[in-house]
Amino acid sequence: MEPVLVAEDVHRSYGDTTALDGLSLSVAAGEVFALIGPNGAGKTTLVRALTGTTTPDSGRVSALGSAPDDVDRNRIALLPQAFSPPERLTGRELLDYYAGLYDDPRPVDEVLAEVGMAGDADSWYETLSGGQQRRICVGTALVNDPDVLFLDEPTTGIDPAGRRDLWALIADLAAGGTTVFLTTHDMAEAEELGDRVGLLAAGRLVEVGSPGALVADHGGESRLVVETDAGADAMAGRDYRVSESGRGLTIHGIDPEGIGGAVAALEDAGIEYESLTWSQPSLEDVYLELAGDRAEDALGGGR
Ligand SMILES: Nc1ncnc2c1ncn2[C@@H]1O[C@H](COP(=O)(O)OP(=O)(O)OP(=O)(O)O)[C@@H](O)[C@H]1O
Repeated sequence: MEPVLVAEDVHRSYGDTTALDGLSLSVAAGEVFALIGPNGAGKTTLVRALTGTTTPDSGRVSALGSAPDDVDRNRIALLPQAFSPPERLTGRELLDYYAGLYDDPRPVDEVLAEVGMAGDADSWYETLSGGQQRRICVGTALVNDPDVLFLDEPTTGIDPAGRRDLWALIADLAAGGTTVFLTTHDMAEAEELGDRVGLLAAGRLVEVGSPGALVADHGGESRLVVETDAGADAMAGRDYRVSESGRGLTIHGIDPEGIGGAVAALEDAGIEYESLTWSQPSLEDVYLELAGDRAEDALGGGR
């Protein structure tokens, strides 16, 4: 069976700017595919190509077995990155409008409740906070109960509790068989939701895999971060790899069972510290490792 989403050797340029540079991927039915990558990597361009709002210069794209602009609109939904509905509509009116575009829409009240907006459904869009507006926008992508859902940075501006609610909602949709294609700068979001994560840089997929596999292959080692004024030379002659970092020292390659020994070594060396933080590698480490300086710029700029 053909995957739900397919891109084969897709190229797309805007003038001299190459947005997609020979990109290939496929997404299976019911999968959550999370696309990450620096600003300008080509993520939105790929979403646009897969939803038929831009046409590749070359290569092939398909969605649900058809050219993207031939797909029945009842079966597909897109939450764009930038979405500016009329401000003098209420959330309910906006969702009612969207519901009217489809043959068999879901009850609007149900969708409003799902995105946590039942209580503010009758406020004008312009009076809602940025995060509330984003929730309403997410709701517009749910009214047709799509088979394929594109979410371009869905949780930008949404508070941490709301973000977790939306994650649970997206996970539920996927568990019910919806295929989700998500772009995000939030590594925790990609790690939490993605069955597979694809890292896009300069229009090319640098790596694709499950979050766990990507972290195992590229995330580096567990480490102990020591908040201290001491320099790395204070640990000289001991059997630890130590580097200086912003907060003090980082001791590399420390597994959980090695924490006690490392702490004993710090104390034996007479190092005074404010705090100790042990951390495992995460998708953010993978991102920084694989996307390099461009990724660091993007993460720094996005915070
Ligand atoms: N309509 C357009 N006209 C000209 N250039 C464009 C257009 N759309 C995208 N680009 C360029 O194509 C490249 C890829 O842009 P795209 O929006 O796909 O990146 P992105 O990965 O979604 O970025 P971000 O994380 O900032 O949203 C960028 O260099 C961008 O400036």
